[in-house]
Amino acid sequence: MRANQWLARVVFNSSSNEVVNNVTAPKTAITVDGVSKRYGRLQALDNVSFDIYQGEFFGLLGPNGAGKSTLISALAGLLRVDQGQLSIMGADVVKDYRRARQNLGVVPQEIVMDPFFTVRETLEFQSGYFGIRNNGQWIDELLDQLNLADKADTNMRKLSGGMKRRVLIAQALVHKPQVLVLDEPTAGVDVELRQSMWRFVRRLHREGHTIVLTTHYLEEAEELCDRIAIINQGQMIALESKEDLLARGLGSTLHVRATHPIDAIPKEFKARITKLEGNVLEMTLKRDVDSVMDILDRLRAASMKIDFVSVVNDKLEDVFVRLTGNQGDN
Ligand SMILES: Nc1ncnc2c1ncn2[C@@H]1O[C@H](COP(=O)(O)OP(=O)(O)OP(=O)(O)O)[C@@H](O)[C@H]1O
Repeated sequence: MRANQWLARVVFNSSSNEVVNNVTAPKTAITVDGVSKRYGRLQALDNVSFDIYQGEFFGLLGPNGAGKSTLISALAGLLRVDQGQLSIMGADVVKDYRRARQNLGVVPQEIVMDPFFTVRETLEFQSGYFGIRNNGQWIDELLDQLNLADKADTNMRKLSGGMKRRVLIAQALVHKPQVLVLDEPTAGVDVELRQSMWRFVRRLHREGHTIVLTTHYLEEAEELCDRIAIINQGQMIALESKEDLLARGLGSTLHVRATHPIDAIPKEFKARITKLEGNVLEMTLKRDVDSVMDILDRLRAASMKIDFVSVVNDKLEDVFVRLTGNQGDN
């Protein structure tokens, strides 16, 4: 069930013929409350707080070094934070570590595996870590869903990078956790593998799993996530639905090509020109404010002969760059 489906249910009370508004609070899958972490003098996380709700597909975004992996390591109980609490499905990651870990599957960024184990042995070993035995049927299903069935008896060292990533996903799911955290799962994965990986993750989401995704492929986050948090230099700078975040963009970009090199621009447009090269001009359009026709009329009135026009709406990447001030290396 999606988070927004939890928010309000209208119940008809037949005895009084009244419609009762029964507001149900969404159930949290992950709670991050006032979390701070320093590495020496570097403040990697600075008083970060947010909730992720059960059934959400949540995007955790931020430039390199923002603090995402630090937060994920803290959730997985791999590092202690200096301040604050984290819980998974109501279980504190320190005080109730076993229950918290039982509910969490993490697909790590780095591929660290024993090269001498086969794929199946790797998954059996991981199951043992959670005290699970005789789960061959589930392992077979995972291998099948992740197109690894024919590699079950292959040594890990013989797999390609993309295949190893699939094993990491299977590994994260051997104990059937409610919450799945994917830290850069598609880095270095080819298009075909990436698509089938997303088909499987989407299925897990449909079946009710909570999915948390960190990715540098912002178009993936834009396509998959319901809600998105952006961390920058250890601080949360945005936390909202994808739609609200996209609406935070300035709007769109107007591209104009003139028949001759452009020299005269109406004064009122100068501040929002993002590109002016030869006979090409680009400027930002303010959402719900600007009229393209009006702008074109004014450019023509300034003697510009317009040859070609296009308008491109802001993407998540544009909003991300504006919010983080990060050019390219996100
Ligand atoms: N063990 C460590 N010791 C010292 N500094 C660290 C350590 N781990 C991370 N850092 C620093 O903490 C900051 C946050 O790192 P973190 O790996 O959490 O960022 P990230 O958002 O996951 O980045 P990326 O997108 O590059 O994976 C970075 O400046 C990083 O160099």
